[in-house]
Amino acid sequence: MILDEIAKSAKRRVEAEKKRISCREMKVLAGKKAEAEQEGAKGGFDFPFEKALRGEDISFICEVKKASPSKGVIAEHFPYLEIAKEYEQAGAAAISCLTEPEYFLGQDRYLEEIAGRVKIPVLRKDFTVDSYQIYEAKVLGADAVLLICAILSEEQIRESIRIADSLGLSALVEAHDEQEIVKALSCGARILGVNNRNLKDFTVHVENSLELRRYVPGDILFVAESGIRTAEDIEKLRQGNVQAVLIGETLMRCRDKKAMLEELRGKKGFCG
Ligand SMILES: O=C(O)c1ccccc1NCC(=O)[C@H](O)[C@H](O)COP(=O)(O)O
Repeated sequence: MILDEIAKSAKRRVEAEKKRISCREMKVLAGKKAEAEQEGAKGGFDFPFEKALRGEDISFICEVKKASPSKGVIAEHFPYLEIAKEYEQAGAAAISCLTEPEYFLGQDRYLEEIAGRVKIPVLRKDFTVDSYQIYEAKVLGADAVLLICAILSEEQIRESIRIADSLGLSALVEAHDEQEIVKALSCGARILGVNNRNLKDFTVHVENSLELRRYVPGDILFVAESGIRTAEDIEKLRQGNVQAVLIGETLMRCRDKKAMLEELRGKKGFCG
């Protein structure tokens, strides 16, 4: 399956990165950044990503993504900083930034620059296969990391959440079915994402989130991911008690992202 290929590639990438900056060094850098933040916040972490998703209405996590395995290149022209600023100005709760280079043509520097430029929290959208990437996410300026149940053991998810917590990072734990939801919850996930994309054949069904919503308790933040295109999709998810949506392609293909977001929210808009 494509996910296994991407995970293998992520492992190779991490091993190469460790030769550039050792694991010990990365931990120290992340620890220093977390300490400075804790001091600023007078003791505890704020967990801005989680906070941002607890809005009154459904929250939007807007994705900055150049390409994907299912769609190839989505945005030839890719002014990632402008896109992130536009999302922020349009009222996005958070930004998801792809850093995976081989299949999504992402870059760590996209995340680093975006996090330095916007005030809303930023999710590092990558394929976490090693705790090194969590420390690295902190150093790059992320507020959250992605943990995919299909490529991690329970032990790895638990340990990853523990590390993220210790750094003031939130963890979006992604599941595709009921079994993975049980796994995520038993590991202590506080934010659960259901991906609507079937990674065997790349089909997307927004209903997947709605069908699986009942397996997730109300105090856990529920995020519907992938394939969300219309205001009707959003309304269904809103009625289904989904707290947040993660949207990539629909926004990336739209010239006027602000208008598209208004349209999706159910306000008037026009996608140019
Ligand atoms: O998008 C893919 O082709 C893909 C393939 C394999 C693993 C993950 C994949 N997508 C990552 C995502 O989860 C999406 O970027 C995200 O949910 C946004 O989806 P969309 O709104 O459909 O662009």
